[in-house]
Amino acid sequence: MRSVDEHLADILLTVRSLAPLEIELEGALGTTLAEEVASPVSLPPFDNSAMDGYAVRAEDVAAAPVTLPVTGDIAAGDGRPLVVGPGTAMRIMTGAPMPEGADAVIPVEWTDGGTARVTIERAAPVGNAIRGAGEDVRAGDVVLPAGTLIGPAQLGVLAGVGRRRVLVRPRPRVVVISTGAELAEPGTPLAPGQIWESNSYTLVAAVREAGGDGYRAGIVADDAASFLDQLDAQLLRADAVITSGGVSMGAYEPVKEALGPLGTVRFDRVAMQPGMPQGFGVVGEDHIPVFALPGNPVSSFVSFMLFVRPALRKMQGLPAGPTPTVRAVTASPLRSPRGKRSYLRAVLAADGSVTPVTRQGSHQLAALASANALVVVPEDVTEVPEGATVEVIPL
Ligand SMILES: Nc1nc2c(c(=O)[nH]1)N[C@H]1C(S)=C(S)[C@@H](COP(=O)(O)OP(=O)(O)OC[C@H]3O[C@@H](n4cnc5c(N)ncnc54)[C@H](O)[C@@H]3O)O[C@H]1N2
Ligand code: MOO
Repeated sequence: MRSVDEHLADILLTVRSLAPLEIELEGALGTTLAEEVASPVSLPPFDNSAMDGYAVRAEDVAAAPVTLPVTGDIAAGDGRPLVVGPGTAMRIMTGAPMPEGADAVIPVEWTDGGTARVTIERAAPVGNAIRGAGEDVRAGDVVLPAGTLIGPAQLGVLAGVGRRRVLVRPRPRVVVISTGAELAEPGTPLAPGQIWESNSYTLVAAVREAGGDGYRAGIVADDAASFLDQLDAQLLRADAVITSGGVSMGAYEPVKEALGPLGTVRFDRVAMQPGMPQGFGVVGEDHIPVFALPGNPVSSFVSFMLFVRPALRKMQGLPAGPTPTVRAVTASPLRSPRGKRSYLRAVLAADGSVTPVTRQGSHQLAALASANALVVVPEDVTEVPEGATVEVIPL
């Protein structure tokens, strides 16, 4: 049997980062920057007021209370070249450019709010409530390095430095194909021997959480030819394909039967529980990665977390390695088979304790849904006492 680490290493060696692409800012959320972005101008580009109030010369209000004539208003966006002369004030709004001569802003709350004349109750130091040009960014500064994952704040700064388009690695498009003659679409009646298909919903959602765009390609019955037809049709729109089911030792294993002979997808037994039968390789002219995951619902999800998630990160140009773990302390004893790395479904509490859920079967989807973590038990450990420190993958 292969180890989990060997299988992941092989996947990460095979999978490549997606080619960079220039896109509109609107579509950039969740993509990874493929260029370094510098600001063409300083931000703020000019000295401006941080408050609604009065632009003054600080020396004129040093002996507050004082009353000064108000020579005009400056709104945000006012581009006129304005000057505050000695012994005068101008009303100014937040974001408006500072007029020449003024070196402080008095917030309106410190005044009587006058429009022709204003009485100022408090003195203020030079620079009061002024946001200096370049305080945030100086012209030419890099605001985002290549490799940054673009979230809401990063989108904001791209717009803030005037970008309309950016060079990114796109979100990977991942097609999910479920195989099994027993599978019925949820929302349709179950015939005898059938179950409702669930893996594709879990996997598409997991793809999205991992930063990709997942598509359900529906159900393929247990027949290698229709599986290959469906795969061919889907390759056009896929950066990666995930299949579930059809990879173990049964008489009807369409994924293994269809992909095995290609020679580019290998099927292995990986020393883990759940998720032992695994297939991985590339298909088609473009060498699209295919993850052939086991059909048991818990097995396919755990396999996703361990193998597909790191691969999607690599495709996005993000640092990729084993799925991160945190430490926790067991609230009850655990058991694990010798020679396999176990991923026990568990509840991780805020106090750092972790309790396995009672049902650990790889078909027990409801038990998985009641868990929020996987406790990792190493290959050589068969029993873990209560109170032991363990590694946990938060879900
Ligand atoms: N003789 C052996 N039998 C099995 C072995 C083995 O080593 N020798 N391995 C077992 C393990 S471990 C796993 S895991 C499963 C993997 O089987 P397959 O990947 O071939 O999956 P299927 O047989 O198609 O399905 C397994 C199970 O999961 C249900 N299933 C499948 N797809 C879905 C879906 N999309 N939504 C919901 N449920 C699904 C399916 O009905 C089966 O109950 O093989 C063991 N057998
Ligand atoms: O290895 Mo299987 O995934 O236990 O059910």
